[in-house]
Amino acid sequence: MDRRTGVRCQYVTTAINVRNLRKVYPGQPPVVALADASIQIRDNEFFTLLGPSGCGKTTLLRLIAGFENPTSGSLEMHGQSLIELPPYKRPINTVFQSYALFPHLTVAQNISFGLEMLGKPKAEIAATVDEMMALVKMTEMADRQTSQISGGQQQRVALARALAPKPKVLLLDEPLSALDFKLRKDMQLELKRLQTETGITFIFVTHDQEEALTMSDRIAVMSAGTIRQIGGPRDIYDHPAERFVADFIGDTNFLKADVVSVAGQTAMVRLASGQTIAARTPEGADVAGSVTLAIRPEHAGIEAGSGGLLSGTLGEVVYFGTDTHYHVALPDGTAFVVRQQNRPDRADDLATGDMVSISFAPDVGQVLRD
Ligand SMILES: Nc1ncnc2c1ncn2[C@@H]1O[C@H](COP(=O)(O)OP(=O)(O)OP(=O)(O)O)[C@@H](O)[C@H]1O
Repeated sequence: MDRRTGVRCQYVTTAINVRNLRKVYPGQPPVVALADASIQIRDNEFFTLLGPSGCGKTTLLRLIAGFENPTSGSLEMHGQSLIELPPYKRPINTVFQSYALFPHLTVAQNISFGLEMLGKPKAEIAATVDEMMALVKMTEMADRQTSQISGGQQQRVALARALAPKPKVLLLDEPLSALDFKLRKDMQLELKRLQTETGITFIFVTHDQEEALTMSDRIAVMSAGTIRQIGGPRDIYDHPAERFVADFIGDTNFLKADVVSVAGQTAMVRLASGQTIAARTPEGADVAGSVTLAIRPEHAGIEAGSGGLLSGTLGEVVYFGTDTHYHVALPDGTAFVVRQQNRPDRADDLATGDMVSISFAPDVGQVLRD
């Protein structure tokens, strides 16, 4: 963003450039933890690596930090290769899940420790420690031992310690997973604030899709050592390119459809009901013949009768407080869920066994890549 004009800058610089990065751990058989992954992470970006356990998120983070050497591929920071640089020479710092604080040292001593190791002058260390404690709102606890503060406060100290040397990139490996739900929500906002205030590039690892959607500028969805899709939270959620992404992030209905025609990124597809609708296609994908369409449950509407795009028989109706989930069986046996937000003015007059009609806006369907 141009601070003067408020206009989003068109030309962004790449902070970390990962190209065809591969990591194979030796063993019988060897484990391909990362299979030729390519990502460009921009300056000042909150970038999240999201995926299920074992998909290679931590491996990619450890390669960027320098704790592991790649089997092949390149890894650059601002155009300079990082691969020959030992971890301590990279302008990169890491916040671990375990925090790794020194329990017998105070909050201030934990933050100053790394700066002392770097041989910074005393006055500069004191000023930075004060600045960091203010940034994470821990000034009043400066003299407490870290064994005597709460989990959330320890997390703040770990962040302050990692930010103190002013790295260009901060790596965060599931840093909120040890916190309870409420604290986790607070810290999500806090992390986002810290990233915005410091302007440091954050590379954040999580398997929690909601956490990724709420905090990130962009997300890379990973599976089995590969990057499946990269995009902004809305892009990934509204336009998943393939079944794995649609399934892993949020709830999705999958419908079989036949492609009638394609123009640019829009396809006309015929549903099993015989109705033809427009749907988005994934970038760069050739779509033809029989395809799978993803439609989010909250993007569909439901009413009694049989005049909509789809009709079927209403099965379970599940009340969730904020919304209600309607499970519909379509004539070909496909299950379709509609999620409606509950409102005092919306009558709850549908019952199990009713014939119902499902409708959705013409452009909410997303054709998935094979
Ligand atoms: N040192 C190692 N030696 C052998 N295999 C390893 C090693 N470290 C990781 N792996 C394997 O590499 C794959 C990727 O692991 P990685 O820790 O990167 O996944 P992850 O996505 O971070 O998982 P999690 O969310 O559970 O931390 C897994 O199959 C894992 O078992």
